[in-house]
Parts: sequence; C-alpha cells; structure tokens
Amino acid sequence: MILMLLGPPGAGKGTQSQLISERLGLPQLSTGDMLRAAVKAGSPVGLKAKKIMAEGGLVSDEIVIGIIADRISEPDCAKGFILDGFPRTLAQADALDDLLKSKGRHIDCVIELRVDDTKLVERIECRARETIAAGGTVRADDNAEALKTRLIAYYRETAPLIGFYYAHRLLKTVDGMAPIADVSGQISEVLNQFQHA
Ligand SMILES: Nc1ncnc2c1ncn2[C@@H]1O[C@H](COP(=O)(O)OP(=O)(O)O)[C@@H](O)[C@H]1O
Repeated sequence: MILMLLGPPGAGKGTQSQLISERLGLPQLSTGDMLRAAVKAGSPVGLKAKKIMAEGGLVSDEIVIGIIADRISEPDCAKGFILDGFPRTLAQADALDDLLKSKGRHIDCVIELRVDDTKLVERIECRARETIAAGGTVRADDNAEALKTRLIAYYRETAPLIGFYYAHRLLKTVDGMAPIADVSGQISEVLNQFQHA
C-alpha cells in the first residue's frame, strides 16, 4: 500500500506517519528527515539544501525527486511505503505519478491532516520549547522567520495538492486538531475502510 500524508508544517505528519509505519510495517519516507541527514553528513545534496532549509524555503524539485526515486527503488519499499513531506509541489506530484506508473504502481490513499492555521505557529513553538527542555537541539527552521517562509511555501506550492488528489479521488481528510491518539484512530478507520473496500 502506498500512502501519503499531506498537511502544513506542524500538522503532525511525522508523528502520524511513524505510527502508521509501526502499525502496517511499512517504511516511512520523510524527505525532511532525509535532507536533514544529508545536511548533517555534508553530502553534495546536503550542501545545496542547508541554507534553503534553514530559511524555510523549498529545496529544488530535481533534488527531492532524485532522492525519492532512489529511495522507493530499495527492497524495503516493495510492499509499500508512507510518504511524509513529499510531494510538496505539483511538479513533484506529477513526477511521482510518472515514477510509480513506470513501476506499474499507484498511490492508494492520501490523508490530509486538517489543522487550524492559527494553531500551527503555537504548535511549532511548543515543539521547540519541549525539545530544549529535553536537552535536544531545535531544528534550524523552527524559528519565527523561517516558519513564516515555510507557511508561505506551503500555501503557495503545497496546498494546491489537496485539490489535485481530491480530483484523483484519493483524498481522505482527518481532523488534525484532535489529540495524537484520536488522529491516529481516525486514520486507522480510513485505512480499515480502505482495506475492506
Ligand atoms: N518535498 C520537498 N520539496 C522541497 N523541499 C523539501 C521537501 N521535503 C522537505 N523539504 C525541505 O525540508 C524542510 C523540512 O521539511 P519537513 O521535515 O517535512 O518539515 P515540516 O513539515 O515541519 O515543514 C522544508 O522546509 C524544506 O526546506
């Protein structure tokens, strides 16, 4: 099964993808995590992505499409996978369709986490405070300025994907404002209906 989580920064895509990954035994493919690992490793991709990410902008389609194309060819993706943070632009969505088509595969379900815009900044600031309290390192892009850029990038580039996947009859919307366990329960319901359909 090929699943996708869609929603703005701070919507809980990472948290929910991880839970689905554990439940279904499918790998979670987070382009954000992969890019952060590339930055940390100082690879050529990481060097290109570092500044853009810290400022909250989008890394080029070419780079992320390349990363995903390589990743979904790995053996652990044979049974399916969960996309978290990809695609983020219509060009990425088209490239994904082409990639999957060339392998005779298709997206099964796109889950939109709908959240109240005014809560997003609050959530991300809270995440930063909790990380500091736990002695961790705050993400370079979890600051007010970068967050503004991330939200603008989301509404300009990524939000149109909601209409795109709705038109493809793949979209299921869940309430991302509920507590983590409730959101997870709603997603399970969607996936159950889906598996029994
Ligand atoms: N598909 C993508 N296309 C372009 N840039 C991406 C993509 N995925 C991740 N990035 C880069 O990584 C950053 C962090 O992504 P992510 O961890 O998914 O965070 P969040 O969902 O909280 O914004 C993005 O702001 C962007 O710079």
